[in-house]
Amino acid sequence: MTKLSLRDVVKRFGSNTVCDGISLDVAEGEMVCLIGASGAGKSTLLRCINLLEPIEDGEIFLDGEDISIPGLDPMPVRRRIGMVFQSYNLFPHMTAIENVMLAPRRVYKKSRQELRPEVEALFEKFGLADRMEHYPDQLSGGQQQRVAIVRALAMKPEVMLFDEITAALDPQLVGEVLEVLRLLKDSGMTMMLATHEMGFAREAADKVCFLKDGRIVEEGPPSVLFENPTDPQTREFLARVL
Ligand SMILES: Nc1ncnc2c1ncn2[C@@H]1O[C@H](COP(=O)(O)OP(=O)(O)OP(=O)(O)O)[C@@H](O)[C@H]1O
Repeated sequence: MTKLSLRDVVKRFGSNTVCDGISLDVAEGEMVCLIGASGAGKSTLLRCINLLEPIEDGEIFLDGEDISIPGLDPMPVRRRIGMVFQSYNLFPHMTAIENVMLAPRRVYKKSRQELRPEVEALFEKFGLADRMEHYPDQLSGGQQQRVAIVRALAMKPEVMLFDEITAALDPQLVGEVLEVLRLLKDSGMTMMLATHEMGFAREAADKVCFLKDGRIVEEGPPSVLFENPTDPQTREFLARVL
C-alpha cells in the first residue's frame, strides 16, 4: 500500500528551482534512499514532505490525504512524519531520557511515569539502555544521534525522514547509526533517507532515487540502479562516488 506519494512537487527559492516536478511513491514499510551530488535538492525535498518548507506546486499525500494544502496546520502532520537531521540538537542541560520525553510530555500531555516504560523500551531496543541518564556531552556523536532518533520515535510517527544523519559523525561511529536504521526497517517503518552512504543505500534500500538539479533522473531497486543504471548522468555520478 502506498504510504507517501509525491506528485509533481515544485519548490523554489526565489528564481532557484530546487525541486523541479518530483513524483515519487513510497510504499508502507519501504526504505527509499535519495542520492545525488550536493545541492541536488535531497534535503529540501525531505523538508517539503515534513512541511518545513511550503511548496510552489504539486501535491504530497500521506495515506491518500493531501497534506500540502496551503494553510494546513503542519503540527499534526509532523507528529505522523518524524524527521532526524545531521545535527542532533539535544538539549545539553537535560539527560538523554528527559530529551526524549520532552515532546511527548508536551504534545500528548503524558506524565513521565506514563511515558517511561515505552521510552525505556526504545532505549533498550537501540542499545542505549545504559545511557538514558547521561547528558549529551557524556555521549559520543553516534550515541547522541541514536538518542535523536529515539526522540523522534517517541512521538510514534508513521513515517521517518532522515537527512544525512551520519554526515557529521566520525567514520567509526557511522556503523552504529546505520544499524539503528536497519533495525527500524526490520520493524516495518516507512522511511526516506537523504544519504551519501552509497554502501548502505546499495545494501539496505528497497528503492534508490538519483536526484540531479531538483529532478529524479533515475529510480529503481539498488540492484538495478547501482549495477546497471540506464541513465548516463546516473552512471557518471556513480562512477565518481563509488
Ligand atoms: N533556505 C534556503 N534558501 C535559499 N536556498 C536554499 C535554501 N535551502 C536550500 N537552498 C538551495 O537549494 C539547493 C538544494 O539544496 P539541498 O540542501 O536541498 O541539497 P542537497 O541535495 O540536500 O545537498 P547536500 O547533499 O549538500 O545536503 C541548493 O542550491 C541550496 O543552496
